[in-house]
Amino acid sequence: MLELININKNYNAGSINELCLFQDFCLKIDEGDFVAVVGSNGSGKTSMLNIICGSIDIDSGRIEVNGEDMSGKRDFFRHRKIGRVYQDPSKGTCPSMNILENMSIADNKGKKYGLGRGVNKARTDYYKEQLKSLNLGLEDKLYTQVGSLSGGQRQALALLMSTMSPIEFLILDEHTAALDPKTAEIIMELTDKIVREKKVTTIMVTHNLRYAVEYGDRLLMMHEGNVILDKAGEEKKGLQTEEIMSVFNKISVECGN
Ligand SMILES: Nc1ncnc2c1ncn2[C@@H]1O[C@H](COP(=O)(O)OP(=O)(O)OP(=O)(O)O)[C@@H](O)[C@H]1O
Repeated sequence: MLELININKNYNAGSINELCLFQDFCLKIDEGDFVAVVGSNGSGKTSMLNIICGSIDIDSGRIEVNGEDMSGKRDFFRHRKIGRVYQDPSKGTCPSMNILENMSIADNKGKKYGLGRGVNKARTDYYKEQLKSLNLGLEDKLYTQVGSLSGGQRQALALLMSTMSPIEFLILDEHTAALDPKTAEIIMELTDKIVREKKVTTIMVTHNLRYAVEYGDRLLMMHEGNVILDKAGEEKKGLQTEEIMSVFNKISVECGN
C-alpha cells in the first residue's frame, strides 16, 4: 500500500509568490489498484506524482510504501520501485540509442552490470517477443534509433520499458496528451493490458475524462491541492463521463475559470 500522510508542500516559501499547495494532504492507494486522477490545471496532480517519486521535497509529512518510510529517500532510489511515463514522448527513452539498447537499459535498471549483459541472444529474443505484443511492428526495428520513431511508437516503447524490471508502481503523467486521438486510444488499450497483466499499482493523471471513467478501478478528482471526489468499486463502474464533466464544470465556475 502507498500512503501519503499529512503532506505539507509550499512552493517559493517566504516570497511574494508563495503557494501553499498541500496542507495535511492524505491519500491511501491499495496494492494492485489502477487509479485515474483528473483535475483542473494547477490542482496539484503532477506535484503529487513528483512527491511520490521523490522528485520534489516536501515540507513535512510521510510517504510510506507497505509501511516503509520513503520520505527521506532520493528519487534514484525510489525509481528502482517506480516506472514512470511522461506526457512528452521524448522523455523516458534515449533518442540517440536504438530500440535494443533502450530495452537493455530498462531491463537492467537497478542491476549492477552494464549493457553487454542485456543484448545477448536470449535477451534479444525476449525483447522481440515483448515488442511483438505491442502490435506496432517494432520487433522488426530493433536497430532503429528511438529518436526516429513516431510519438505513439515511442510512448508504447516507454510504457513497455517502464514495466520491464519488477516495479511496485507505475506512474503515468498525462501519457496520452501529446498523441492524436487514434494513437491515444491504442496507447490507452495497451496501458490497460500491461497494467492488468503485470498487476502493477498504477496512478494515471489524465485530462481525458472519458479515459478516467472507462479505465481503472478508482477515480480521483483534485482541486486546489485536495481530493474532492473519490470513487471506487461499484460506484466507479457506474460513473458516466457526463457526471464527472458536470462536477468539473462546477468547480471551474466556482474558481472563475
Ligand atoms: N517548481 C515549482 N515552483 C513553483 N510553483 C510550482 C512548481 N511546480 C508547480 N507549481 C505550482 O503548483 C501548482 C500545482 O502545479 P501542478 O503542476 O502540480 O498542477 P497540475 O494539476 O499537474 O496542473 P496541469 O494540469 O496544468 O499539469 C500550480 O499553481 C503551479 O504553478
